[in-house]
Amino acid sequence: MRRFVLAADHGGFTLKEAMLKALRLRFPEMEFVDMGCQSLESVDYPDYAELACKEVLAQKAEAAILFCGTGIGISIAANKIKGIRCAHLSDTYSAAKSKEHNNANAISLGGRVIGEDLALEIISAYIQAKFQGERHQRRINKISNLEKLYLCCE
Ligand SMILES: O=C(CO)[C@H](O)[C@H](O)[C@H](O)COP(=O)(O)O
Repeated sequence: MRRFVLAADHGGFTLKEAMLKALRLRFPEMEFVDMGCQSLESVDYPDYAELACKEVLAQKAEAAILFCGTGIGISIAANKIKGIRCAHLSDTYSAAKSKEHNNANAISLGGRVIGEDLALEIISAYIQAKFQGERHQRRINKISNLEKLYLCCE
């Protein structure tokens, strides 16, 4: 079964809740797991980026679907985690390409920016797209090299 994890800070909480419901209805054959947060109380988006992305790195989930106020902060945080390629999305074309070309294993959306209907279409476009490999794999290999050169510590 395909399994996705959803996580948000307070700025993305309402959209995350709506997407959990809508995705479970639209894709009953897939699993959507809620990694928090659980209220509108102020929290810090890097904590939720880490929680969700760890599931992806451990291969317990295919991808992380992340939300904060703009989608930017949680995307920046996710992209600091070695092995995560997070696409900050606001349209369906880019959503499909983020999988087809970049093989993104995380996506982020802005809960204070995007309405529920568009968010559902963006996430659906991402979920339904397939990585195209070939020249795109070569470029992803180069991203991995950049991680080794610049993201890795010591
Ligand atoms: O990090 C962000 C911006 O890139 C997110 O939108 C956060 O949700 C936002 O910064 C939280 O702001 P708040 O004033 O603490 O609600």
